[in-house]
This record gives sequence, structure tokens and C-alpha cells, in this order.
Amino acid sequence: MSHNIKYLGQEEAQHIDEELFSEYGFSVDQLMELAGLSCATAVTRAYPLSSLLKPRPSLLVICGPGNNGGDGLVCARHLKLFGYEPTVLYPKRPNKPLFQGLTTQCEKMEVPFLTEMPEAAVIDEAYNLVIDAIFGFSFKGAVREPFGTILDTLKKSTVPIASIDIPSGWDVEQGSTDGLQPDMLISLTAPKKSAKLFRGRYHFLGGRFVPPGLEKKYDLNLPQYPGTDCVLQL
Ligand SMILES: NC(=O)C1=CN([C@@H]2O[C@H](COP(=O)(O)OP(=O)(O)OC[C@H]3O[C@@H](n4cnc5c(N)ncnc54)[C@H](O)[C@@H]3O)[C@@H](O)[C@H]2O)[C@@H](O)CC1
Ligand SMILES: [K+]
Repeated sequence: MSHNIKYLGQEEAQHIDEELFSEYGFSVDQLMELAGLSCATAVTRAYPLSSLLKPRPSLLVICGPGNNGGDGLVCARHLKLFGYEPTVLYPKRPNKPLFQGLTTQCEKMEVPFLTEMPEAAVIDEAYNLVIDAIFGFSFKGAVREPFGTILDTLKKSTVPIASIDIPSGWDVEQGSTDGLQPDMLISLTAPKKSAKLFRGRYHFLGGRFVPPGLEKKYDLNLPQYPGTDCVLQL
């Protein structure tokens, strides 16, 4: 069913993104809400509350400086509504109303924000899962701080990682041989080329907002989502 789905290159993913806004009239916050809701829903499928090993349903959501980080904030808010206990690390915050609003919404919902990245041993002790919302399809080049240190710590941790759209630090097309090895990947809109190298247990597709005309133009060949679901396991 999913074998013909298109794996997008970096530029193609960015073109689709731009077209959703320019030609199709969507706003960023609309799509970010749907993307983040998909991610939260996919997490509930792969890691239901009843399956978590720690006494509290604690999750660490690490948000980066762009829209992937915004997806993480939306995902954290929905996971809180779903009964999980997310904590957010958001070290580089863009000075834009969209991200400020998403941050306030989390704070008002009593989602705690950390001031620094915990050590790997602390993460292993405290959290059931890390949600990686650091970089998405616009990541390029060598990782800049503080994210290099954060990714190094995540590599040392043994807690499963769920990556939003791309495993952070991976080249969008080529992946990475010594990078993160997430347990879960939630591809948004369509998987990116590096997703072919994903070796974790759960690969989900989310972001059920692609208009048929756009899907056709880019030959995305998306599988059919079941019923009214916003996610699909690939
Ligand atoms: N069209 C879509 O499918 C949608 C995409 N969304 C999300 O938006 C993401 C793309 O967002 P953006 O284009 O804002 O970009 P990203 O969130 O991928 O990252 C860009 C940010 O990371 C920084 N950065 C890039 N390379 C870096 C490096 N080597 N070291 C340190 N920092 C680096 C940039 O300065 C920028 O602040 C997608 O992956 C997805 O998660 C959703 O929010 C909405 C819909
Ligand atoms: K990511």
C-alpha cells in the first residue's frame, strides 16, 4: 500500500511548503496545528499511556528554532490534553507572535519548560520518551550550538526517541551514519529521502492536509488515510 509513496528531496519539500502558503492560501499556524496534532496522535498509537514503563507518563519535547520546533510545541500541548506529562526544552526562541503564542499556550496548560538540557543519565531516569522537534526539512550544514551538545546527549541516552519529520542532524536526503537512531519517525506531508534509512520500529505519516491538486502536481502518491484518522502507519 505504501510502497509507491514518494520520498521528497529537500528542495521539493520546500517547494510544496511554499505552494501550500502562496497558491493554496494556508497560513503557517493552520498547518502547524494539524502537523503537531498528527504527531501527538501518532505518539499515542506507538506509545499508549498503558505501555509506558515509568510511573508517570513523562515525555521530554525538545524544540528547535524553526517550524519543526513549532510542531513540537503544538505536539506537546495535545499530548498534555491526551493525558501525558510533557516537559519542553526550547533553547532558541524566534521572536515571532506565532511561537510566542504557542509557548504561552503550553505554559498556561502547566507544561514545564527546562532552562537547560539534562544529562543523558537524568533523561534515562526521568522520561519515557524524547520527542525530537529540533530540525526539519530546512536543516543544512554542520549543527550549530547549542544543538550539537543537545544531539550528543541524546545519542548517549537510552530512552526511545520520536522524531518529527526528520531525525535531527540527519542530512534531509542522505541521512547520517553516526547520527540519532530514533525509534519512531513521523513524516509530515510525505517522507523525505533520508526516511529510507530509518531503522526504528514505527514510521507514521501525518499532516493530512494536502489538497489533491498539489498531491497530483508532485506525484506524491500518498496512501489513503483510514476513515477520519490524521495519521497512518507506513
Ligand atoms: N509543509 C509542511 O509539510 C509543513 C511543515 N511543517 C514543519 O516545518 C518544518 C520545516 O520548518 P522550517 O523551514 O522552519 O525549518 P526547520 O524547522 O527545519 O529548521 C530551520 C531552523 O533551523 C536552523 N538551522 C538550519 N540548519 C542548522 C544547523 N546546521 N545548525 C543549527 N541550526 C540550523 C535555521 O536557522 C532555522 O532557524 C518541517 O520539517 C515540518 O516539521 C509544519 O509546521 C507545517 C506544514
Ligand atoms: K526533527
